[in-house]
Amino acid sequence: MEEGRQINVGVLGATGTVGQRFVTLLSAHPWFVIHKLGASPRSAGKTYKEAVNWKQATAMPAGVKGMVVQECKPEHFADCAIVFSGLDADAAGDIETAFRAAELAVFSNAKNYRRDPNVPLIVPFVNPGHLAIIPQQQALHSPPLQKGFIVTNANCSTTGIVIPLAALERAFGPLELLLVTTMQAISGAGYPGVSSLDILDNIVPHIGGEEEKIEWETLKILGGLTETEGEPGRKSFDMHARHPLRVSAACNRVPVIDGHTECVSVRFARRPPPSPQQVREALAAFTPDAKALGCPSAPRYTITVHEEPDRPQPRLDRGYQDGAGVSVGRVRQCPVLDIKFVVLSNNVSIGAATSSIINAELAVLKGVVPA
Ligand SMILES: NC(=O)C1=CN([C@@H]2O[C@H](COP(=O)(O)OP(=O)(O)OC[C@H]3O[C@@H](n4cnc5c(N)ncnc54)[C@H](OP(=O)(O)O)[C@@H]3O)[C@@H](O)[C@H]2O)C=CC1
Ligand SMILES: N[C@@H](CC(=O)OP(=O)(O)O)C(=O)O
Repeated sequence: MEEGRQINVGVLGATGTVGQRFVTLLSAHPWFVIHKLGASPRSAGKTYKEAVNWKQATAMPAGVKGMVVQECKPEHFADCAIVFSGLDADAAGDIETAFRAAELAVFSNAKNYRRDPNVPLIVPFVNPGHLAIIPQQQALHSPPLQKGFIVTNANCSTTGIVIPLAALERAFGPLELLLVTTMQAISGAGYPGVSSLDILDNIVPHIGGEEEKIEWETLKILGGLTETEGEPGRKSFDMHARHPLRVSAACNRVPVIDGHTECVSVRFARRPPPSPQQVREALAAFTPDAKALGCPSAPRYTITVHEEPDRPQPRLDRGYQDGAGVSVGRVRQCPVLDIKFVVLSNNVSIGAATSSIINAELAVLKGVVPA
């Protein structure tokens, strides 16, 4: 990336919970410049300040207040090199397809294309190598695309756990079994989300579709790309080579505003398994490619390991490094599997907007998006 170079970007769903986080982060980004904002026809034509119900703890960036919100149509975003999507899943499918077909690079938070075998599902600290499937996605499009593609990031609870899981696999080899119980923040359901009468003084032991997403996405992310026989002169990949890990997830909505807490137990394939101290050291030492390559939004510490017996806690730890890393604590022996621990991740930051932004930074640094 050339020194001082600026890249025009758009944000779809800019008025939503994730969209506002995008706007906040991108307004201070060293490379990306917010050029266009999009939302539903209800918001289109208004200034951003008029359209948005601003719910961030920091002030609305001055540069976006007067920007006119566009309908999410590719022609309004033609001069953006990258488009970030925080669209509601009901709208994201058709809109993101249209943007890709119009040769735009789309980095999406929505679930719609995560299972598409030609769309990479990327957690930036875990599997940036899956960007290699993009030429195949473009070639399979009719007509073939030169610049347009979709990259998705994962479900927020999945993102929180796959980061420490990847660190453990890198240090100790494959995992065999995973049990995870989540305590998910209200903001995960968008705004206004869960009604106060449902969530105050309460826990809701069901989040529609969430357990299936964690159980499925974890395998695609931790699984490898297999190079297959393709047309001469072009690499082909098979993304069906999913990880053999067996996963069971149990998801709960709890009265916390931001920050998903997850209790994780794992069994390693290799015997004997690592000790809790070896696990702590491996987690703290984990250095992903995004850091080594110099992604500006990668946090200094990818995984912060707490020694205190009562951490991590959402209220205390979700803001550390602007929510760009994950916190792990209570690493201990599991009498049923091998090791258990607690993970806290900020669902709107590394669980959503921050991941998309680092994915786009990786794509720029790897030359997938021209700088
Ligand atoms: N919240 C979280 O922690 C996470 C969310 N996600 C995913 O990110 C996406 C956004 O979530 P979130 O921000 O919580 O949702 P919100 O409901 O807060 O925001 C949805 C956004 O989509 C826009 N929108 C709705 N309908 C249309 C339409 N027909 N055409 C164009 N734009 C439309 C809204 O615009 P308007 O204001 O005009 O209605 C708004 O900007 C979802 O797909 C969600 O599943 C992923 C990970 C974590
Ligand atoms: N379902 C998550 C947030 C979310 O929107 O997830 P997904 O992008 O996988 O639909 C939560 O409620 O906390």
